Amino acid sequence: MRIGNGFDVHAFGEGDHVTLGGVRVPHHHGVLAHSDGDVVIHALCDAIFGALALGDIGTHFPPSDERWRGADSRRFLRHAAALMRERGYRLGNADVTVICEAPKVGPHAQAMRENLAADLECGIDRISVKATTTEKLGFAGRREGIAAQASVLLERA
Ligand SMILES: Nc1ccn([C@@H]2O[C@H](COP(=O)(O)O)[C@@H](O)[C@H]2O)c(=O)n1
Ligand SMILES: C[C@@]1(CO)OP(=O)(O)OP(=O)(O)OC[C@H]1O
Repeated sequence: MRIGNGFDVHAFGEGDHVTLGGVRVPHHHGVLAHSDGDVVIHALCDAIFGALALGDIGTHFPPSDERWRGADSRRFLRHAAALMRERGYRLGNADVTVICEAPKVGPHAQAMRENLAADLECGIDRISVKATTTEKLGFAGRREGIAAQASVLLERA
């Protein structure tokens, strides 16, 4: 078995939605990012890359590379999943926490889990997405940005 963790932050900027776990969540801000800025998927990718000791998301998808401008982050997750399978592992489980005052994540968590399970080719019961505020403390509490952290356990396939 292998364990991994990931963490990602994006600042809020102009826009009318944030993309979380591949779901378009209406919001009065977007995020500043090279790709679609999906913190759920970025944290999850980093957890998988970490579990495999294969660097991090920037190693595989450099922010200097124009190919990833505005990219759908689900593409990054499918790449991480393919590397996981190539190395003889499958997802045991993944647990993601989104950290922000807003938007509310709960109403979208099920749709996110469905996307993540599809990209990781596993049952939805292996994927958890939850959320917390920081009780108005820190950058998330000041509504300056959004963060996510992820843990994964990989099992031998
Ligand atoms: N962006 C968020 C933040 C929180 N939730 C849900 O609300 C619950 C209470 O959050 P606290 O930070 O006050 O503990 C939390 O457990 C989530 O269920 C959310 O959906 N979206
Ligand atoms: C995802 C990448 C893709 O170029 O860019 P960003 O969307 O800015 O996201 P970040 O979480 O900073 O990770 C770095 C990059 O790999």
